[in-house]
Amino acid sequence: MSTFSPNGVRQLPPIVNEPIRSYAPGSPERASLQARIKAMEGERPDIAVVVHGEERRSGKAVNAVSPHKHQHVTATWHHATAQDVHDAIESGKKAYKEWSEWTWEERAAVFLKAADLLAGPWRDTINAATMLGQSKNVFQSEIDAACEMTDFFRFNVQFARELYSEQPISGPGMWNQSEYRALEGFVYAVTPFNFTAIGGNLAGAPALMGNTVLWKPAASAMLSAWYTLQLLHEAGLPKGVINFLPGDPVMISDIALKHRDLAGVHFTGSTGVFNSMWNTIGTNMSSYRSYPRIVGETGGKDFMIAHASADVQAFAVGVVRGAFEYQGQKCSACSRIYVPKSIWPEVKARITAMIDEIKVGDTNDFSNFMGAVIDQRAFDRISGYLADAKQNAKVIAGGTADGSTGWFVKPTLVETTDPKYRLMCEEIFGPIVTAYVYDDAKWEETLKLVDETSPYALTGAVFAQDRSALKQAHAALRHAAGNFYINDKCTGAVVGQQPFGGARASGTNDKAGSKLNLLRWVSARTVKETFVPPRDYKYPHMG
Ligand SMILES: NC(=O)c1ccc[n+]([C@@H]2O[C@H](COP(=O)([O-])OP(=O)(O)OC[C@H]3O[C@@H](n4cnc5c(N)ncnc54)[C@H](O)[C@@H]3O)[C@@H](O)[C@H]2O)c1
Ligand SMILES: N[C@@H](CCC=O)C(=O)O
Repeated sequence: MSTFSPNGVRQLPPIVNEPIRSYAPGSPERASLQARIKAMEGERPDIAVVVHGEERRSGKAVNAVSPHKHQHVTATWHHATAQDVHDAIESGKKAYKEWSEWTWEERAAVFLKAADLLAGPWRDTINAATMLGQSKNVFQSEIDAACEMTDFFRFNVQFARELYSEQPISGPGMWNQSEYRALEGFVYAVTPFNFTAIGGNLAGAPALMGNTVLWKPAASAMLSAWYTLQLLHEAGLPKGVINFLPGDPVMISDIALKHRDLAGVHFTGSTGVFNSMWNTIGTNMSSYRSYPRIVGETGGKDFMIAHASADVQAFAVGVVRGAFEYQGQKCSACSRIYVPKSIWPEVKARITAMIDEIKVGDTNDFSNFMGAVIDQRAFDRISGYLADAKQNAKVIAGGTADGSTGWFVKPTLVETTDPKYRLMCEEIFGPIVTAYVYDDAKWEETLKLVDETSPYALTGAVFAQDRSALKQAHAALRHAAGNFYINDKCTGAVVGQQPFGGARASGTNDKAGSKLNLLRWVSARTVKETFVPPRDYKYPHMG
């Protein structure tokens, strides 16, 4: 039961975006992080399944490695058993009784504390885990693991407060109230490898709203997920609120998705996996206690289009950052570009010059712009696209890959004359961007092409100085992207500033880091109290 007085609506401490540290040569934060990376390189945590606070090690263990140095083992982790999954569901049920009845301020305090721990004493650890385990360079790790996760924890508290304060009007003689209850049952959070912050948010957001969560982390982000869980426990998250289930996604999902108490799915990952989860839920529809809330943010084939009036240098820089940062492994990564003939030679020359300069390598070397792609499977898939481009299109720059010490792929620019070429349509999730050059006079036709080329609708950008061209793009691409950028790259959404998510095959567009997302994790109860109830059944018209 509540330990705080339920009286009064509390003000929150100021909620602002966590400032990004520079890690410039000579800075204290750089020295501190480098020391932590060095120490963690010598550690090898034995990552457990965690059920009701109890660490369980099945013995079926797998090594996690550094993508940029794949001989280097960063951790071992144990597979959950079917019994662990069943026990986790029971544990969640037990924890729910108290947790869902804590006041929102009590739950909020856990996440605000987690945010302050992450921004402070835990920052180096979570950054080092993300750099070593997911091959992010220091800046990419800082904006994700440190800042974005801190922002999710803080801003979600602010959004929850706004949501709880939304109340209906009351007529004379009555009081109407909305009570935002946690869902009945558990939420199943399945998280991707590419953003440490998404792991924390997919498990954390439903928990903040009073739910209990089964968290199935991605195999290739196990190290950062493990430390995120430790951080939340240090912040005071009670046992069983988030149970941690590394392991076989098919086995775990089979149990979780078919369970009567499945109250929701919070997923981020590929479209195919999300579709298969939705199908499983659909075929089990009659067995659930309530209709499960299904939230999934999925793939993208993100575009950048330049108008003839575009600032060429700004566009070229936007493409290079948008396409190659974190090795193109952002769902928002720029993957297809549309450039008018008149400026293509200049755009091509500038992008090529930047590609030639980009350093790819170990993330311990802070001068590298790119690390390695996540694993052998990704390396093979991306290499397949490179081979296809060499045969069926023109590789302008980059085009090579070397998996001998780390899974390194050079940033690559491809040019095609076929706007429906597969590299213009399919999500690659690697550092390849394909250009289609259009006739300057065909601006409107090209906007239509952008809209119709891929099944996804996640992010997109238009570059133009001409206002009417921007206006046309804004209208023609209304449904082509859930996050639309004007004269900016198509990546880098910030919590509280650009709520994130797309529609069509890119997901349910419930906007991570916004009130819309939190709304999915509550079930509202309306309570009407009548102060002086009628004592006669007849109405005045009856005479
Ligand atoms: N829209 C967004 O906000 C967003 C953000 C990040 C990543 N993504 C997308 O995520 C993908 C890359 O991440 P990924 O490689 O980790 O994706 P993925 O789909 O391979 O894996 C995501 C999660 O699903 C689990 N999984 C895999 N197979 C499963 C199955 N059959 N049943 C249930 N769970 C299963 C994985 O273990 C992992 O935890 C890309 O498609 C990217 O666009 C989207
Ligand atoms: N929110 C991130 C992308 C997350 C998906 O991978 C961005 O806007 O770049």
